[in-house]
Amino acid sequence: MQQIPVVVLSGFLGSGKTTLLNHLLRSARGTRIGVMVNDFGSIEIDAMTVAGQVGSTVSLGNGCLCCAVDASELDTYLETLTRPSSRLDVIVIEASGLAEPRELVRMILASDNERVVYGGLVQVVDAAEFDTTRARHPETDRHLAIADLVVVNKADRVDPDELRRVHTAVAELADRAAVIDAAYGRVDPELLFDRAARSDDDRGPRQLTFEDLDDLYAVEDHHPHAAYETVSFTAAEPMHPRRLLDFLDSRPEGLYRIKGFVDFGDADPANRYGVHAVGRFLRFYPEPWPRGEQRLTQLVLIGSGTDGEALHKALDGCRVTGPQDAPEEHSMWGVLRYVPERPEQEQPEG
Ligand SMILES: Nc1nc2c(ncn2[C@@H]2O[C@H](COP(=O)(O)OP(=O)(O)OP(=O)(O)O)[C@@H](O)[C@H]2O)c(=O)[nH]1
Repeated sequence: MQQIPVVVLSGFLGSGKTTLLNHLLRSARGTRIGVMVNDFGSIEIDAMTVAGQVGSTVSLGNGCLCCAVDASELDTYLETLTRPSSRLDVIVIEASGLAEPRELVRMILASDNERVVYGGLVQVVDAAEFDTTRARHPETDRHLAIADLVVVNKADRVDPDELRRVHTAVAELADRAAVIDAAYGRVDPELLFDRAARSDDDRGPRQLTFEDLDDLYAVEDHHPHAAYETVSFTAAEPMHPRRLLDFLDSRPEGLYRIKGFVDFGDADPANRYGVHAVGRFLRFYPEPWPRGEQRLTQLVLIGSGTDGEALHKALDGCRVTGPQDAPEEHSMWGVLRYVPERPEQEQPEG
């Protein structure tokens, strides 16, 4: 069964959550995003051409769905949004400025909906108001401590030294979460979720879109994109579960995002393992190998300040080199620790 990651977006009033969400919607590029917000008012629906409205759900022209919810309705809306007919790739829930993100996260983790999988907590921080917010809302520290990705927003409002100071303070509070600076919420959507590969993405010349504009601006104002490094890794040999886990457990700071599929060979010949890591959040999703699919490990790593060559080398070292290197018994245990506890996932469908 295709599961849909549900990402929680939280942050104090005015920190820039809606701005970030609008940026994600604009740069979706074929990824169908479902968003849940507390009110539609601030979503730039006009810019997208509303394709239809049913009750409190708005279907956006770019394939995204948007609905306004309060927490008591969460399950109902998740049910609607995760219907196969919605064909969504990811759902982002914007927590209202005062909501406890922990509650929302707990509700998603506790959801009975089998199509839902928790995709991590993104916390938006206003760089210019950080100290004030902390003084007024001591719970800020707690929110940061459970975040998987922290966006230090409004980088344009502070000078570089101050930005560095806030970044460092946030990183300390955020434990192992990835911390990135941004202006106007312009973060790479890939940090939050996988972009769907759609065949109709690149069909020859087309009109300039908002996405293109975003790209143009990206070059001009050096938005955080530019500093990212992407490493692609492919291996025909199976990966050694323990060595791969060692690598993942000690992954360098700055490696924000890992995604792809892993072949563990004889350690689990039936399944391939989808990997999804955002910041310190790591999950494996076993699923039966599609019939006829070539058994490869294919990973994409996105980071900043990382050493691409070293990452490649480390992953190379995780390959099983021959029969003498066969994984020991129980070596999958480490991997299974990161598989969500859903018994139905452990059995192939049907
Ligand atoms: N200078 C500057 N302003 C920003 C940035 N990001 C957002 N803003 C502005 O900050 C204000 C609040 O942004 P929103 O995106 O509405 O913040 P929010 O967190 O959704 O706010 P609530 O819905 O009230 O919780 C708006 O006027 C934005 O235009 C930024 O990076 N720099």
